[in-house]
Amino acid sequence: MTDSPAPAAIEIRNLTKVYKGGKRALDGINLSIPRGQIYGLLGPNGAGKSTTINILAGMVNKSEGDVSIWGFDIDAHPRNAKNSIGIVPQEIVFDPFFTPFETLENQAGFYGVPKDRRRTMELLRAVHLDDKAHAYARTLSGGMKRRLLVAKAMVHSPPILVLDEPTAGVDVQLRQQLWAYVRELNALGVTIVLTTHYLEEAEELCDRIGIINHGKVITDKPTRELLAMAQEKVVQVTVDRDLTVAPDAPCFEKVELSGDRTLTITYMKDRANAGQVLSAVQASGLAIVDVVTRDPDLEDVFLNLTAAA
Ligand SMILES: Nc1ncnc2c1ncn2[C@@H]1O[C@H](COP(=O)(O)OP(=O)(O)OP(=O)(O)O)[C@@H](O)[C@H]1O
Repeated sequence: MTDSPAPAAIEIRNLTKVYKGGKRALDGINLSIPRGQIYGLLGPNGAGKSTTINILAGMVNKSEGDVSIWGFDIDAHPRNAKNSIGIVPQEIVFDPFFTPFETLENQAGFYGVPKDRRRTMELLRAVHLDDKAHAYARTLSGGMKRRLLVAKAMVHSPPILVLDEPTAGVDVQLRQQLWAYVRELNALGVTIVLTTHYLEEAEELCDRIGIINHGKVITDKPTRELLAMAQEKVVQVTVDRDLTVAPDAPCFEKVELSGDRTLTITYMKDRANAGQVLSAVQASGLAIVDVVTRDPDLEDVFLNLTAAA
């Protein structure tokens, strides 16, 4: 007997959103976000990321399409769908007169979590706010407020946590702390979806990445595959003598003199390899003293894909 596979954490089919006034923010989005992963949703400003997340959060009504959260259709089973997801919004919104402890207790009440199943102090400890449990929220720093938002999204122990640009404007140290906590949650089995403008962050953290541009999905792939899509490779070659002009060769896409003795050569990896590039340098009569290569990163992929779309 074979079990049917568990449904995706989030399944989005032909999702369309036209705002009042006619702006088509989403134009037929299809995405299947697997359970247990850290999934990155990327895209330039105005691409439609927040609209997608706000539809998942039940804060924006879709115009067309189907969305299921943890197997629950958001139209047919809105309550189960809502209970399966925790959302950390982009904007920091709190009642400034409640303490972090009260903020989490109120939220747990809102979700109907019985008193004996609440994890208020455990959550505050997890986001390093236990010593601020009874301070007014308005006395917390920006970073502390953001951590409180993460705890608030987790009060009902949802299997999916969505973070909308959680590290925008957050300093490097706090970003590291937040990601450490996100990784911990993921290790405990929570599916994480995040939007970010920091490609490095997505590259380091995410198992899979979807890129949206102009309301359409332009790619949705494992991070590894996405990185392999970058075609441009760059090699920096130091030679044995000063140069005034850079040599050229058919396998070079671009060549620049980036120092008296250093050449920065770009080649397309589907048309040439590093060996050919180095042979071409030697064939121009130069001896190679040092070679540094740089792997393409997500920035390259992102720029190539969004430029082509
Ligand atoms: N309430 C609204 N009414 C009309 N248009 C809207 C509304 N909200 C967003 N839009 C428009 O829809 C498009 C998508 O916006 P959205 O906020 O989803 O993009 P985003 O990818 O999240 O961008 P950012 O990275 O800047 O947050 C944009 O053109 C935006 O101006």
